[in-house]
Amino acid sequence: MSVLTAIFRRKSTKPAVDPVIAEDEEEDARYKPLDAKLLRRMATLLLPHRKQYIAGTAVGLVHVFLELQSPRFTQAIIDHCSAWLMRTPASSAEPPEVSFVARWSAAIASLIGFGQPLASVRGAIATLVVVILLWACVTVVSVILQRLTILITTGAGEKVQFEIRRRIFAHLQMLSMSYFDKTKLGRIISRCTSDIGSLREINVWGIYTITANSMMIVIASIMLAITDIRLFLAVAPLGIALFVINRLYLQKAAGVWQVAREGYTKVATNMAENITGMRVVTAFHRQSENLEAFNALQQNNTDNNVRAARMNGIYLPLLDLCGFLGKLIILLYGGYLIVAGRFPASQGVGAVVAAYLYWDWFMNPIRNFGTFYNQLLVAMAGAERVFNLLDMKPEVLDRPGAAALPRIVGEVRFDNVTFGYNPDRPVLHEVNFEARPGQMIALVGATGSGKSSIISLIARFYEPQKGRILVDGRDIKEVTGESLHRQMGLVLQVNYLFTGTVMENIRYAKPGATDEQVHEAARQLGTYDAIMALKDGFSTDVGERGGNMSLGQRQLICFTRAFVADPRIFMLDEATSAVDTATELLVQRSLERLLEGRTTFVVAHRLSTILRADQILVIDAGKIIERGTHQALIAAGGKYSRLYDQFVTHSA
Ligand SMILES: Nc1ncnc2c1ncn2[C@@H]1O[C@H](COP(=O)(O)OP(=O)(O)OP(=O)(O)O)[C@@H](O)[C@H]1O
Repeated sequence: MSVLTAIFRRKSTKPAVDPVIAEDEEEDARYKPLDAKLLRRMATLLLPHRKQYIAGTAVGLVHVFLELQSPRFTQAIIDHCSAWLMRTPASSAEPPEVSFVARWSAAIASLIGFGQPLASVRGAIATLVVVILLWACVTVVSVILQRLTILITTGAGEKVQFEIRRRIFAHLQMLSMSYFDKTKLGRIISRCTSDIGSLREINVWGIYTITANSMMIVIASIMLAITDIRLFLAVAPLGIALFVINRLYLQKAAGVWQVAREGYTKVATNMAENITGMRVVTAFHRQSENLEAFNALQQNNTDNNVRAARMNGIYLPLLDLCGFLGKLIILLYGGYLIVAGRFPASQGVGAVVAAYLYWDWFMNPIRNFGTFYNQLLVAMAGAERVFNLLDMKPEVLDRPGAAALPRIVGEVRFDNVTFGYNPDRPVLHEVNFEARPGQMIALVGATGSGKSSIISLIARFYEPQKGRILVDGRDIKEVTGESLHRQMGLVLQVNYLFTGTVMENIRYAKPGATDEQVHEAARQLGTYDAIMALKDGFSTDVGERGGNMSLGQRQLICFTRAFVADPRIFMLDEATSAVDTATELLVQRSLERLLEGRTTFVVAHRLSTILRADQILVIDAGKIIERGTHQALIAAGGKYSRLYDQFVTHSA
């Protein structure tokens, strides 16, 4: 598990994880065997764009067909040259015995006035020029069609990719916090990036690759048979052997490549973790141990890659050997047929060369299918994970018929609430309390006692297993999440700012707010001068995750953001980290203004906050063990007064 992931998942209450030797317990499978159900579901994503796919594939097939004509033109040129070399005075008047294209080219040349092809140099060259012009025309059309295919299929595929990404993003926003607690950040990111990316090749080129390559194999075989059936029959057994080899290899290779890829993922993850956690690495002087751990992973990765390469090292040469054998058979047998006079006079050489070229056309798709099969298995694994994520039901969801919560006064009541992140292990037990509108409730207790969990329940990030949480007398389960959240504000210990300017971050809470309204809010809160003192005032870039801002500045921005939203209920997890005295004073003053007139829950770390609270709830192991004002609790002489004594002694 990465350091970053650990921080994002929870705060300090979680057991520490060694950032260096983090072994991934459950690797994502890189390959998955073909699965008809998954393929059907993938196909449903393509369905809305079927017209585009059909058009792209049809145009692509015409392109392949035209491309496959090039051996015909080569044959025509050779036939014509052979006929010229073998011409006799008698034959020069006769139409030569050559292939179809050569014969037609000669006819065209003579029709437009260049005379018989074998009667003069002029006629012979004109025939050659006609062949080449025809070939050029076919090639130009073929190239145009190829470009069209790319444009059409890429357009359709990108729309599908867009839709998958949109669905995943929208779905992630709906999922409950429990999903984000349980799932590693890296894993979620990989759903949105590499898993969706692995579908791209299939979504864009899948249909075309299958149809075009199948067509190439079929047309190349037919053309080879038409060119010369004897040569075709001579190489046919080799073609069948090739299919068998290909299938056996692909099945075996999938497993080997899966292991190799997993090894690479571990290397990449380890490197990313170490870079992310560089401060921790340096602080604990773990450089040499990290390098050792990294090298061990690398060695494993290298071994896996060598194993996979060894396998490829058999397959690819074997494929080349088969290709070479096929050519050899065509040249040897074709040569024999020419020498033995089994071809019409001037036709032999052209036919053998055309057969040779068609054999090449037959071999290429076999290679292409190999690569495609590999991509398909990767895509299957990616698709399964993407669909699993899309099928995941949010645990906290608006009930059917949930009503919008009208503007509230801010009364909050916990009625016998029991809650556990894991239902079998409650972290809050039968919690009861009431906060009247405008009151400030301070939650105090040891680390891990359950303070933040109470805040999370009020925010409806989770739902309790037992009991009810009422806002203005209404069970929050029965109202829409949106209407509830609009009336709540939350500022956490580690405040999150999005990449962008200070203004954009403040406006995040209320997108419609004008610059003037934001400035006015900052003035009322007392944060205006501090923000204007930044490099570019409200236009200052906060950096990635607010990285350009100090802790105190981030807090002030977050307070302003919450103030602009004007929530009725406000929740604050006070930062424990020290800021300088001037900033601390500013933070205190702005906080006081922010809390005015709102029901507030504070996970309190500052004595000044606790002293101001209308009610202090002392939490211990998920239960409220004491409650009351500061004076009352001190007078009672219980746990709170002991905590307070410790605090005073510690601060003295
Ligand atoms: N997302 C989570 N998944 C599982 N357990 C959690 C999660 N968050 C907190 N816990 C557990 O619930 C218990 C209460 O945690 P909580 O964060 O509410 O305590 P806290 O009083 O706010 O602690 P702190 O003052 O350190 O923030 C702890 O035992 C903690 O380990």
